[in-house]
Amino acid sequence: MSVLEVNHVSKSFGSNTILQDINLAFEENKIYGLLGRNGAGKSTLLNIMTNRIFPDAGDVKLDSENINDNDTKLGLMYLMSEVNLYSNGTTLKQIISDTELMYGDFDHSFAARLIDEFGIDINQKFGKLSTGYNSIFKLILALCVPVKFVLLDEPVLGLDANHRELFYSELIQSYSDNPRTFIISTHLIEEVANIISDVIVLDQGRIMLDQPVEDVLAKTHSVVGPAKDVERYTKGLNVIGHDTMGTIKANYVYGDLDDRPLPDTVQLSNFDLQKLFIFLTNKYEGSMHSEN
Ligand SMILES: Nc1ncnc2c1ncn2[C@@H]1O[C@H](COP(=O)(O)OP(=O)(O)OP(=O)(O)O)[C@@H](O)[C@H]1O
Repeated sequence: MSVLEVNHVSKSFGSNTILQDINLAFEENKIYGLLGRNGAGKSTLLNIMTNRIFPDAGDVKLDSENINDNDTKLGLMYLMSEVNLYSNGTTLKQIISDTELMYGDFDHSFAARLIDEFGIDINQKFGKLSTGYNSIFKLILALCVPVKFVLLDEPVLGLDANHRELFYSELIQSYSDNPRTFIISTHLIEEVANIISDVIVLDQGRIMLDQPVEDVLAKTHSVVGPAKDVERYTKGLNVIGHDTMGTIKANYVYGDLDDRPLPDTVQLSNFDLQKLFIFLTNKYEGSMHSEN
């Protein structure tokens, strides 16, 4: 089983420490969501993982081999990002041929379907693409190259709602036809919440969360009822956020509940990944702690 490992990676730009001793293991055939607030270091991490920039410390290994200048291993990974690697005057058709030369075995029939569905003219020049179509074209490349690890940095940047839906459904189809690992860095948490199997949250240079989504959601509890009862019930629990509606209060707890009795007046349910992310990365009342 292939594993892409990030071992003790640190990176600073000048005096700004962006990544501090990051350790991660990406397993085969999973879909990871890489989340973090603006400037958290997501792109920096993805660039380090694909040898586009170098860490100050630590290394990245694929199947126990360092990926640094290792063409065989790097050929098993593809990073789609905002950065344009192609010259503006090159036609899309030419870029597809060049990509095939580099990676081999490009999935032309899938590409043809995507090109048709998204309505792209591959005889046009790369530099003429709109922001959305620039992303769409790079996504088509990313979905059709024969790699084990597909890293998507803000994949739906500039895509309209219809195209985002189409992309997500093609991603799921492609994953089920040809399982491989996807690492998706995005701010559109609600849109990927049902697609990703695992969630990683990067915050202030460190990994705040790295777990299967199912396990994470099982630890989210919204406790709603009369403020006094809610306060009493959640005393000592890891309350990461709250809402108040008149005399009714909702306390949001992250972590396991103990067997304390639930008052009849209080209702328990789970809350979603986006809410969890907002609370965790907002540093609610300074009392937050993550549970890895
Ligand atoms: N080449 C560079 N030189 C100096 N600073 C950089 C460089 N690249 C990134 N940074 C800084 O590192 C920090 C992390 O940037 P990065 O792009 O990795 O974050 P991100 O999580 O992808 O952010 P966003 O969600 O806003 O795209 C930012 O403060 C950014 O300004």
